[in-house]
Amino acid sequence: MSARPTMIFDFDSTLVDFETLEALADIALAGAPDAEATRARIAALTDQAMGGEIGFGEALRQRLALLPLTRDHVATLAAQAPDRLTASVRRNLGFFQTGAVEVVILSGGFREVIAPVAQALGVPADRVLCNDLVYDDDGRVTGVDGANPLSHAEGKPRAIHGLNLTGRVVMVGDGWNDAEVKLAGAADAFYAFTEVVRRAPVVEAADAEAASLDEVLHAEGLAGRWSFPRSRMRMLLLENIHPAAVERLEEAGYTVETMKGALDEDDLIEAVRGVHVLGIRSKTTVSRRVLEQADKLMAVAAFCIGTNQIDLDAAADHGVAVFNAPYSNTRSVVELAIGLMIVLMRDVPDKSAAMHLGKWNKSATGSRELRGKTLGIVGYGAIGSQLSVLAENLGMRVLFYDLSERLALGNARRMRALDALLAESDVVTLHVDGRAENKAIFGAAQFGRMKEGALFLNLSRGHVVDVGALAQAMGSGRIAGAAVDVFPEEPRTNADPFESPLQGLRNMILTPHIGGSTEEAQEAIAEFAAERLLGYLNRGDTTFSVNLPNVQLAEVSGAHRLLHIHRNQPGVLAELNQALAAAGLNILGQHLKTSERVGYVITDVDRDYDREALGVLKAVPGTLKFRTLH
Ligand SMILES: NC(=O)c1ccc[n+]([C@@H]2O[C@H](COP(=O)([O-])OP(=O)(O)OC[C@H]3O[C@@H](n4cnc5c(N)ncnc54)[C@H](O)[C@@H]3O)[C@@H](O)[C@H]2O)c1
Ligand SMILES: O=C(O)CC[C@@H](O)C(=O)O
Repeated sequence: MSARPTMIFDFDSTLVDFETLEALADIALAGAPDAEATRARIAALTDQAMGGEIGFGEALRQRLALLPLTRDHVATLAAQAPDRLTASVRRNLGFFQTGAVEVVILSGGFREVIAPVAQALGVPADRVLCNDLVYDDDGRVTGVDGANPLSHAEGKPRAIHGLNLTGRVVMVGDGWNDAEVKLAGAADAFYAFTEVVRRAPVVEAADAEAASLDEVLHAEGLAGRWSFPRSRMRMLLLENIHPAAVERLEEAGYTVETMKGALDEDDLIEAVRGVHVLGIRSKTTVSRRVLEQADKLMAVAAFCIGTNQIDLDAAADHGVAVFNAPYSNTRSVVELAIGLMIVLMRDVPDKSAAMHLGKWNKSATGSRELRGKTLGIVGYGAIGSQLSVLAENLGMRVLFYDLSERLALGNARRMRALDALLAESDVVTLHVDGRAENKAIFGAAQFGRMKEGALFLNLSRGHVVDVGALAQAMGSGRIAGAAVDVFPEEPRTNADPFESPLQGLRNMILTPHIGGSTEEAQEAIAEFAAERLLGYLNRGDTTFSVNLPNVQLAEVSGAHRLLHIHRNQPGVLAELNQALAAAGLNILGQHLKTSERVGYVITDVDRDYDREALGVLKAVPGTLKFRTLH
């Protein structure tokens, strides 16, 4: 057996993302009244043939008979074909073009369509085995050359036998006629290629399923685009994350599963087993217990701002990077806060409720403008400070209180004490982060210090407010109106019930944690968080990670990148470099960044080294995670 196998690839739905006869039908039948029905009949015949229900030769003849095909139609598809390479083939052009491995294209399709693709991939013409169309004098297709074994049942194994190949022969394809190659003994291994279409009988007959070419190359020990096939990296996105994220991550080659709701701890532990990346929003608690049992987890993305639901220290202790989208829904929260203030000031919730009960109460009593009122913002971060600007533009006077030093925007006035802010504000709005120390920072005492008849808003985190105390303050009339978007206990899914002491109170607006739930924000979050994940997985870049040292890195090129996350303890870098030197690795570049808990070392090395040596690096004491990229 030679060291490198001969790789035989099917064409339709393997090297390219289309089925030739269906694509030709689209071209030839464009505008025809029966186009849809004919196309469906052709697709059904393709499926029957590829699933092994009818012979390939028979299906080919029946499909050709359904189509008024001409030379021009075939030429049109031939011109499009090189642009229709399957995504993983496009990624691995180098594999084909270097010519290091013998490649054969074996297809029941047509030479005119396959030839330009073979040329683009650098596969010689004598290594393209396929059918030849026969035309009449007017350029109409009349059939295929019947002398060619590929126009008949079991044509593929016969065509391969004709090549007299020696050494290991590997067949890659999506159809039953590809599986037949191995079953007939013409190949040593068969990979069912499922990137474009997955046919269960073909997968069952295969030695292995390959969701991308990367997987085939990895399994065969051949140099592919990536150190590890991305399609084998599982991503689990919970809580109805916007489809733009799924699209972006799948387009980059990863396998993505989604779920609508959140999971409780035990279910999450179960679900996260074997998962490399977890995506959540605010309702999934990622505890130390979850992280301890997440055997493959590399990264968690919070597709929102808050990360209080994740045990960030535990994640760092396991070398798991955590990302969020700190600014993508800021504006949405600010706009909702402004809207809520206006409707509360105008007594709209009660007036609207009365109208639903048939009561017409046209009155200005208790209805006020925002203009000239004082807004007290508690927590002057991204949301608080943007709200400050918009509120001033509406003519409000802005005070703020923050634990940290913050730049006062416009004419906003910083208050050194929360109580002073409470005493002066007509509206108090909370925008603090969800750190554990903020639990119940707003209770009876704080409501008692607010102005009589003031309004109160919480769009930050539910645990920050003692809702019982708020209900009492509303009941006593001290607080004239309130809007609450976040709650200490929130339902995991839309199907679960909601209960709160705030229900049924007058001039109380309750919203189901939708401050950041706008289409614009969700799409922006999806794109931002997906990019952070891809930067980390593909380059090792930790920019914007909320628990690992931030290192911004370019794409690795001409080198292999070794990524090592370790406990921040003395001597790890020295040991790592000793191990690298002992293994004879030539270092091209190295970065180290540490935080209180962990260190992150990125080492780019010459590609030429003994892969076995990498095992030593994993054994360096203090190692939390180690991986390579190329
Ligand atoms: N309702 C929603 O849908 C929604 C959407 C987005 C964000 N949020 C929440 O809104 C809050 C604010 O988000 P952000 O992006 O502005 O966060 P941020 O981190 O930019 O700002 C938070 C600010 O609060 C300050 N702070 C923390 N604790 C404080 C305290 N006890 N007293 C005074 N100041 C304190 C911090 O110093 C910081 O300046 C977060 O809790 C976030 O999770 C809710
Ligand atoms: O969309 C969510 O679940 C959370 C929104 C918000 O609270 C955030 O932290 O960004």
